[in-house]
Amino acid sequence: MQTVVGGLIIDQSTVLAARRRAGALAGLWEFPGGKVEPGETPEDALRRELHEELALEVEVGAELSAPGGAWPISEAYELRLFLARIVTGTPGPGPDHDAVRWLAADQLADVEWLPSDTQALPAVRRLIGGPSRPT
Ligand SMILES: Nc1nc2c([nH]c(=O)n2[C@H]2C[C@H](O)[C@@H](COP(=O)(O)OP(=O)(O)OP(=O)(O)O)O2)c(=O)[nH]1
Repeated sequence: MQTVVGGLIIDQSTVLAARRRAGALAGLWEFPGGKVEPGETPEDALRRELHEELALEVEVGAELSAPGGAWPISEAYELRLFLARIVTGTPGPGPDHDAVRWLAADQLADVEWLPSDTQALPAVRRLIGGPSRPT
């Protein structure tokens, strides 16, 4: 099973989504990242991918785990999502993405996500929407 890692980059209760520029999945939205290469930790891979794709320097934080550990993509791939805090850079279109958007909890359904990512959206919504508190 190969791991794909995606970054949850959160700013003011919004999360960054990026639209794939090319290939079979062009036009669909994802959490930017990519495949973990041999010898890398998922955290290493996420730092590398976010630098290559979005020219960001990030600090990788906690994982948003799926109920079974990782979010399934296919028989060969699984998705792991980690919080990432921008240290340097401003996300924008780049080699792999033709658009980026900051989405609030109630805007997550406004874009068409990669199928695997839709499984994670309720957890992401809870993360950025915050817990409901008694007033
Ligand atoms: N980056 C990313 N890929 C995802 C997500 N959800 C999801 O199903 N995938 C799939 C799409 C691709 O089939 C695979 C990751 O491929 P990729 O093209 O981003 O990986 P990469 O940057 O390492 O690309 P490459 O060098 O293999 O071309 O995982 C997601 O949220 N982010």
